[in-house]
Amino acid sequence: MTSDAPPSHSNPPAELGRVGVLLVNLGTPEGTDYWSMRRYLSEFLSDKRVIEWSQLYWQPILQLIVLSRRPQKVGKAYEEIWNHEKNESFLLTYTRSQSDLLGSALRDLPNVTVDWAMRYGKPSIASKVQELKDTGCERVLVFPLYPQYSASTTATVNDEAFKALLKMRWQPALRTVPPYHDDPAYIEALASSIQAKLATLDWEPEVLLTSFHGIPQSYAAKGDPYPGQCHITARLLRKKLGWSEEKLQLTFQSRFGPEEWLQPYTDKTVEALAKKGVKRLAVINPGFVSDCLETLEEIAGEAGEIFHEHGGEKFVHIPCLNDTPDGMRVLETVVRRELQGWV
Ligand SMILES: C=CC1=C(C)c2cc3[nH]c(cc4nc(cc5[nH]c(cc1n2)c(C)c5CCC(=O)O)C(CCC(=O)O)=C4C)c(C)c3C=C
Ligand SMILES: [Fe+2]
Ligand SMILES: [Fe+2]
Repeated sequence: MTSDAPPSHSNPPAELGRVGVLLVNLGTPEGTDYWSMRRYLSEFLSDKRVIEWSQLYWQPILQLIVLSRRPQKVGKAYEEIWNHEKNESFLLTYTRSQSDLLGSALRDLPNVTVDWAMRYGKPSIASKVQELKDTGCERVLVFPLYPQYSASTTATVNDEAFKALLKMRWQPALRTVPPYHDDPAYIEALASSIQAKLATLDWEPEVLLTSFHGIPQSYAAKGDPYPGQCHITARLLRKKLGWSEEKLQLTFQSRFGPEEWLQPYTDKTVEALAKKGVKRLAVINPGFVSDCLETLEEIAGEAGEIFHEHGGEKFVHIPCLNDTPDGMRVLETVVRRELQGWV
């Protein structure tokens, strides 16, 4: 049954009064071939929250230039980090697992249903909001899986969720999860994942880079709070670990296009540190809830190569919190807090 079904009072969902929790991550291509990559990148890079240029100017460049080559290049990179066992990206594998594990963790709240969606690609936010409504959820908590708020990530997820309501006669109530960049549970989980990883090594890093995805500087200048929230996360983590500013440094990665992005850049910093004589380096990506192309290929792969090419000796990438018990504790803490008054 859908919301377009005739008079709802004579045809109600099986069970009303339920609460939905919808985890939403960035997205994923369906495969690593040219057309799957092109479809995914075209949807992603047509989002006006991501590329803020005039569409009249941007669409011809995107469709005729960017999407003629980038799908092959990025497809090859995805191929290297693809979850071949499940024939899907790890971002998808982890997001589904987080949803399943959160559902189990919230067993004491029997009227809560946990599900997941992607902002780009499938399953879409609209299809999941509709599905939750159809199974009796009168309230839905939308959780954009980004600890730090940016218009290019959090806001576009929220836009899409509210857009899904536009076509519904009987809308569920919608709440969105705010950023949790300074939540003690998040900072503790990051610190303990660092300590656990370092305990497996027979060496100690001289420097730990906290590498966040960047945004163009112009977005920050227009008021995006993202860089400030990244700095708060790094500062709290430094405090929690008792490390100096020299030992725990903040950088920004994943530049795209010709503009200036937030600095310092991760790749340039890795190179400069190696050239300065730093021999042992660790990198963590606190802004990514799950490992993905940007962490596995750009950091674990490329940044490690840059470090070694310029004289570095030991390099380690500390995995994202993913679906680990530490990571799940963070998601559960945030969700229980944001569900208050609803359960
Ligand atoms: C102007 C372009 C981009 C902005 C702004 C941007 C912000 C942003 N992105 C993430 C998280 C992720 N981005 C990922 C991939 C990715 N990002 C961009 C561009 C912008 N991102 C592109 C073009 C791509 C695709 C890869 C490529 O073509 O280089 C991913 C990985 C997705 C995956 O499937 O693995 C994530 C996650 C954040 C957090 C952010 C702003 C704060
Ligand atoms: Fe991105
Ligand atoms: Fe990248």
